[in-house]
Amino acid sequence: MTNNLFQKLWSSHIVREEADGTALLYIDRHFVNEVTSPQAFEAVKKKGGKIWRIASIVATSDHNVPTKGRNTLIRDDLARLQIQTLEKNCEDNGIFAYPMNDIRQGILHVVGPEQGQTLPGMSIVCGDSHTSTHGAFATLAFGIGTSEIEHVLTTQCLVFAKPKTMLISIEGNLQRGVSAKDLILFILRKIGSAGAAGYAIEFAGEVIARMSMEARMTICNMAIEAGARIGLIGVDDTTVDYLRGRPFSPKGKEWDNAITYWKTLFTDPGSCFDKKIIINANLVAPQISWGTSPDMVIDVNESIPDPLLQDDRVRRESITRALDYMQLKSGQKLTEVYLDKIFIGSCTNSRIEDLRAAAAIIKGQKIAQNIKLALVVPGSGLVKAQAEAEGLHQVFIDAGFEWREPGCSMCLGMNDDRLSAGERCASTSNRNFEGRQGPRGRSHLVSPQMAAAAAIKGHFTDVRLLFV
Ligand SMILES: CC(C)[C@H](C(=O)O)[C@@H](O)C(=O)O
Ligand code: SF4
Repeated sequence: MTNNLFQKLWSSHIVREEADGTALLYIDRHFVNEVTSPQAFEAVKKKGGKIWRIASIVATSDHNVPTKGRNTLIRDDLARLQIQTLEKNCEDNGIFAYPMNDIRQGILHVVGPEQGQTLPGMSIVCGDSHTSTHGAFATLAFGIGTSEIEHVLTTQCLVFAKPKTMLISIEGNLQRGVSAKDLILFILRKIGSAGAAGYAIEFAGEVIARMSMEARMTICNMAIEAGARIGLIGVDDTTVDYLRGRPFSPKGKEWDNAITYWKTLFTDPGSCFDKKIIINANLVAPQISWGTSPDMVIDVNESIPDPLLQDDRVRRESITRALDYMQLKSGQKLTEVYLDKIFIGSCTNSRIEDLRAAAAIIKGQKIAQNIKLALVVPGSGLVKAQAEAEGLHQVFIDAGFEWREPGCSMCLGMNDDRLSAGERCASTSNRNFEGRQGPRGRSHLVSPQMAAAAAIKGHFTDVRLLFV
C-alpha cells in the first residue's frame, strides 16, 4: 500500500480515530512561548491538574523580548509580565527553557530545529500559527490555541480534524536572485490566502530537493498564509545532514536507528492526494506584496492591479480597501515607491543563510538617505554568533543597519520595534495585515535580498539585475 507523507505521520500518532476522520493525536514536542501560554498554565493550576510529560516541553520568550538593552528593565508592563510569567511557570514545573539572555534563545521556530529539538517523525505543537515551519523536517507540526495548550499540557494529546492533502510540486530552476521567499509568495498569489484551508500541504519536486533546510523552513513557515495549518517536506540527505551533531539530536546507536526510521518519511511513489498543483520555478520573479494580505503580491516589475478589472465584487472591494490603506494606486510600480524602514528578520527569514544573502548585496554600500531605520534581527543568539564569526554584522553596521538581539521584533508590533503611522517598510516577515508592524504602518513582504537592495536604493529594485 502506498502512503503519502502526511498519511504516514498521521497514522503513527493516532491514539483514537473516529469514523469522520477526527482523531486524538499523541503529541511528541510542545514548544511554549510567553504570549499564548500564561492562561493555559493558570488553568492547569486552578484545576489542580498535572503536566503529563514535562520532558516534551521546550520554552522561550520570543514575541515581546526587547532586541536591544536587554539588561535594563522592560518598559512595557504586559511584555514584562508575560516574560516573567513564562519564566516562573517553567521554574515551578521543572520545564526546560531558554532564558532571555541565553545564547540559544531566539524565535522558537528557529531555535527548535537549530537545537535538534525538532526531529523528523515527531508531532509538534505550539501556541503559534507558524509552527508549520517545523514541517520542513517531515514533522506533523501545527499551531494551536490557548485552550489546546492546556489540553496538551495535561494530557499530551489533542483532538484534530483530519485535513485533506495537497501536493505542490515545484519543477525547473529558480533564477539567480530569486529565493525560497519569492517562491512561497508566488505560490500564495496563485492559490490565495484561503486556497489551502482544510489541507495539509506537501511541498515537493526538484526545486525543493535542491533546497537547504533554511530555505525549506521559509516555505513551510508560510503554508499557514495559504490557510494550511500544516506544511510538509519529506526527509532526504539534506535533512539528515542538518540534524547531525545538533545538541538534542540522537547520538550513537540511537542516531543510526533514527536515520533508518527518518528515511521512511517520504511520499511513496504513486500515492494519492486530494489536490495537486505544479509550479514552474523558472517563471518566478522577485516578489513584493502590495496589499494587506500575503497573497496580494506582484512581480517586482509588474504594476499594481486595478480593482475595476476584477469580476468578483469581494475581491474588488478588498483590493480597493488595501490600496487605500497602503496609499498606493493601481497601475503604479512598487519600484517607484520610497520606503521608510527595512526589517530583516522573523521566523521566515532570520537564519544564517538569509543574513548571508542580505549581506552579500549590502557589502561595501550605505543605506539610502530616506531610510529612517534599518534593522537586522537574527533568529537566535546562535545565528547571531555565527553571523558575527563570519563578519556579517560589520557589513550591516558599516552600511548603517542596526544589529540587534534575537526575537520576533518588528514582525509584529508587540515590542519596541514598530512602524509609526504612515511608515512604509520592506520586511522579510510573513504578514502584512493592517497594523501588523505598528498601527497604520504599511508592510511590503519581500525576500532578504530584496529588502537588502531596497535599503541601499531607498526603494524596491529588481535584484536579478545586481547579479548580471
Ligand atoms: C502571537 C502569536 C499567537 C501569533 C501567531 O499565532 O502566529 C504571532 O506569532 C503571529 O505571527 O501572528
Ligand atoms: S517572528 Fe513573527 S511570525 Fe514568527 S512567531 Fe514571531 S511574530 Fe509570529
